[in-house]
Amino acid sequence: MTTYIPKVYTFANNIHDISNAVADHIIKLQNAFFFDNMSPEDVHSMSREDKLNYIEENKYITKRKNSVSSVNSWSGSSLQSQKRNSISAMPSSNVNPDNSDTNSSPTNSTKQKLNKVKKIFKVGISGGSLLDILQHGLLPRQEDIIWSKWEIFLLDERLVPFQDRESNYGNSKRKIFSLIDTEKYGKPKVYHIDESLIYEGAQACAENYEMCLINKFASKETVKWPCFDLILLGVAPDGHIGSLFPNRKELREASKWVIPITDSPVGVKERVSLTIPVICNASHISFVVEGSMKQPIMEKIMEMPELSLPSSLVNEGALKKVSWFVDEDAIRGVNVIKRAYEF
Ligand SMILES: O=C1O[C@H](COP(=O)(O)O)[C@@H](O)[C@H](O)[C@H]1O
Repeated sequence: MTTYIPKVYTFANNIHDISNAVADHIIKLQNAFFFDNMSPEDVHSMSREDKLNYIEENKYITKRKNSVSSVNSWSGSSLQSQKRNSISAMPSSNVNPDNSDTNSSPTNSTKQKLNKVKKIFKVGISGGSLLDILQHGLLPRQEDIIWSKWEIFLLDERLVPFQDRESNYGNSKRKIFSLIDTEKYGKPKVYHIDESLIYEGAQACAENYEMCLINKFASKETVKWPCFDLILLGVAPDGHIGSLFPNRKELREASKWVIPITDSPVGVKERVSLTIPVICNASHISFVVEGSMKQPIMEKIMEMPELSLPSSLVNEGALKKVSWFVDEDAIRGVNVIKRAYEF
């Protein structure tokens, strides 16, 4: 059994119920992020314009300069500190100025410099069936979504042109981002691998995408791991998440944020993926799993954590930060406490 009783929300076998709940969950987290000292009822009663004004007036988080992110439930190795050093050594020209402004006035007590960092809701998404859930759930709820304050990062990618049906970014664009009414609801920034690098191989794509993440997350501080506000994940029938496959050395990666995969056991061979410690360091991690094909793997994840499947490593490594949204077919006969989702 898992060491912690996971939060497992279960749904009837139809895409609408689970999609609506996933969308509601995401919007609640968005609201808690931007309107942290307001009640959900107060947020609900605000017009879209009032919400945008409020966010504009409260658009900075103040962080201590050169502080190391302390939120990390992943027990890493000394390689992590080597990584930190390499990031902190980056020239400031590599820092995206769009996402951070410096306030160099010291506090009276500490004389430490403070950074003013723009409040942006940072979300990681995988590809696959999750994209259909997000399409069904999020597009009808756009009145409640402040897209212009979101940054969305593809969690993994297959090295194919974006127009290919195997491309996670291509599919996310076709199914979600190209369908947003941007005039009315604004536009999220979506980050993905650089398509022009795919013929140079997975290593080049991974290094380039990692730099993109460092620029967006490390800002002018030194951070051990990026801290996503939310990561949304599907789980494949073999238990892989993102492009992290069971029983592979990539699961032990304890330094890099993004890794290349050159010999994927299924589908497109060359891929890139965010790593397990990056996923575990997110503030919230939500898995979305549907269909009877996924029932055997759900049984293994919930009842046999010792198999150390990629999904189990996150479920066990991030504990209270994890939620599961699962339909009846996928969870049938699995020994878990099932919860009803409250809207
Ligand atoms: O290969 C991949 O598969 C997983 C799971 O996909 P699903 O369709 O079974 O939910 C997906 O999350 C990942 O992004 C993708 O590259």
